[in-house]
Amino acid sequence: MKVALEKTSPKENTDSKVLLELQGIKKYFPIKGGVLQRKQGDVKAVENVSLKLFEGESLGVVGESGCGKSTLGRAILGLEELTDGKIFFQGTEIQDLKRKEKLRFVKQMQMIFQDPFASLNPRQRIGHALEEVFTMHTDMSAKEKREAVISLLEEVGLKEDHFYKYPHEFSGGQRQRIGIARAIALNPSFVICDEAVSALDVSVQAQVLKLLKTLQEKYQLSYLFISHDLGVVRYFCDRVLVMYLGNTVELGTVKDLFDKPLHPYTQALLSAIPRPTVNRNRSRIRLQGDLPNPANPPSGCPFHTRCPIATEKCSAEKPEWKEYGPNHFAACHFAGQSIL
Ligand SMILES: Nc1ncnc2c1ncn2[C@@H]1O[C@H](COP(=O)(O)OP(=O)(O)OP(=O)(O)O)[C@@H](O)[C@H]1O
Repeated sequence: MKVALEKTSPKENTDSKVLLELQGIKKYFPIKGGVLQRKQGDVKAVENVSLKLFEGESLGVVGESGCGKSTLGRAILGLEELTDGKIFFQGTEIQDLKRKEKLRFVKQMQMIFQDPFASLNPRQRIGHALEEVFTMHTDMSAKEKREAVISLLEEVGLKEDHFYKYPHEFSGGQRQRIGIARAIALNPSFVICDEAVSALDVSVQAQVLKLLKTLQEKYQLSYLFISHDLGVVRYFCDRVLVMYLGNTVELGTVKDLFDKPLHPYTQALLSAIPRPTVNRNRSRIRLQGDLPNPANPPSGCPFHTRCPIATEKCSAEKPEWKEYGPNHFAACHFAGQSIL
């Protein structure tokens, strides 16, 4: 990342307002098999996630592919039915609300995907595609909708002319700007960015991240920033949540997590960042084996089968989620012990 983004100071639990709170979120996908398609088990994609997201903050969510990041994001937005747990948005428990009441909250929660064009009609002009958001959720006149779309395009660094273009006429960075325009159209307060810049070149990534930051400051947006790229998360986010096999294993400010990682899994992830500035004194730690099957997770600590410092205690007892420093949480019997 060449462009250093201006960082806001990490949000403190004490003086910031909670926008979103997750309590014990679980999402299991049933595994069916046999002639009768009977349930044979569950893929435990998200296992007991509890956290608070504050107004105006960016919370990064990191972990290997398959550790439950996207499922967590989809569950928050109601795109996946929860197996267990509660979601509070602006203090209201939202998952059991009736459709009409829920819509009020759903409009405030949006998502930006890695490929914003996957859901667009290649034969529809971009301006008309964006107008549909207003058609669905407002009673604006045709003129008002057109004006709103043009101002949205300008807000994300595009021009009025882009209204008439088709999806294939846009570059990767411009496409993501349109994805962002669509996400902010209804003035949300919370946006999930799911690998939103992963497919972009580094310089374009930096421009899109800068746009996201500008919009955040202007509209007090909160982001849940799902990414496999810890380097980007370090530049963009205030806090980071590390997930492993559906479990939260560490949560802390960017500074604490990168300078003093508590969990062996976090230490291993950090050691794999191929950037000299991040990895000053770290040698690369190779995790043994693949991610275990989330349908049959290990007993005790889910990471013990790949952890270089695991003992018998780790296979026998699930570690508690504990606060080890101000706003720095981890679930490890040997939190803070170096694996280097
Ligand atoms: N609809 C589904 N049905 C069954 N299993 C699913 C479904 N969606 C996700 N999973 C499983 O849940 C687990 C978590 O997947 P998820 O996509 O949330 O992980 P991820 O961390 O976002 O991975 P990636 O970075 O590759 O997107 C994986 O084992 C995945 O195969």
